Amino acid sequence: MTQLGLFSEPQAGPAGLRYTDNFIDAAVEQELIGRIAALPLQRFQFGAFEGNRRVAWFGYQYDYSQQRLTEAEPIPDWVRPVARRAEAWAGLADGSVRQVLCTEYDVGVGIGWHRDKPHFKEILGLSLGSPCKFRFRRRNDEIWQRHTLVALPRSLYMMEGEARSQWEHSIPPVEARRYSVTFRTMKQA
Ligand SMILES: O=C(O)CCC(=O)C(=O)O
Ligand SMILES: [Fe+2]
Repeated sequence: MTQLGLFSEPQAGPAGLRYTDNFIDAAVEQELIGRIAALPLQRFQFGAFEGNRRVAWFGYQYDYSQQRLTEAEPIPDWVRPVARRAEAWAGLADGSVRQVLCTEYDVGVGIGWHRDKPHFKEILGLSLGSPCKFRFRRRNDEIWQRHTLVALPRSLYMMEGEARSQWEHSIPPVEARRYSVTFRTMKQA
């Protein structure tokens, strides 16, 4: 491939990625941040490794040592209204969100390249506190296709289809503390 060909690749984002700004207002954002900060957050554990982000799981938890889903505390009442609103925005049935992950990224913390576990189906994410670069990549023959979504605080994204199954995503270290609430549906009932 010529250099020109390389640089003229279309920069279209992943199919199946949706995004909206101002999904919640600033008052709801502050309330959610307060609730998450008050949780007994734990450093993310994957196998022998610990990530620097701190998390709390509800509904289901993926156990990296057992490599399977285990039941977690039920989804708290304060998350339910926003989970219902996210389902409605996504065109999903009420109650389809079965797992909620609350995450805190302190300054300098991010998340490496990954795809979410195959047990889950649609992934929705609410951003709180500060913006992040939500990066996507996919290897297409010899070249990496890349896309960056700037996820603003109070925004919601959804990954389904190729964005979910083919593209990996990551977040480089954040410049100010960020929180997120990730809503996941299940592949099987
Ligand atoms: O913080 C986010 O918005 C996404 C985090 C993420 O990709 C994950 O927990 O799988
Ligand atoms: Fe993810």
